[in-house]
Amino acid sequence: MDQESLQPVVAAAIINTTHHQRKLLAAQRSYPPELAGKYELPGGKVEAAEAPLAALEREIREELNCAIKIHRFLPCPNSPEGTWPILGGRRMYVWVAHPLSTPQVGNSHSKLQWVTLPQARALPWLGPNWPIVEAVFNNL
Ligand SMILES: Nc1nc2c([nH]c(=O)n2[C@H]2C[C@H](O)[C@@H](COP(=O)(O)OP(=O)(O)OP(=O)(O)O)O2)c(=O)[nH]1
Repeated sequence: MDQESLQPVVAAAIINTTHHQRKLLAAQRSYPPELAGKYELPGGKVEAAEAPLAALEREIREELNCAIKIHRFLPCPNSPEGTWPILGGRRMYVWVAHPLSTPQVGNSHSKLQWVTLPQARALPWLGPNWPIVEAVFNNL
């Protein structure tokens, strides 16, 4: 495994509190082909020498052209660092956040959807994501 592939991933569970029911932003990946169509939490890989939260703010600006206000860290239970196991043997830091402007579809995604828990349940998430999404709703 090379150094780049060991870089952790950061992601935001962006919650819209203006609706009567709280909704989570589910983002449909547009690439690579094997992941296209699957839903994820927006985010990406931390760059070398970059702080995780700085990486998250950069990724959200790049992918959604919006800013977020971090609400809290969502730790994975049973993980010393609180990181969630994801694809490719990587680990992912997840923060619950609120949008400061409207997220826009960019190159990384083909669709953005605000979803309730039942709506989230019906989406094809990336393989390891469902426990994370469930934890988001359980901790709202
Ligand atoms: N962003 C994100 N990535 C996830 C999630 N779940 C999951 O398994 N992954 C995996 C998919 C990818 O293999 C990896 C993140 O890669 P990425 O393609 O989003 O990273 P990046 O924006 O830095 O992209 P790139 O420049 O390397 O293409 O983590 C998730 O909820 N959000």
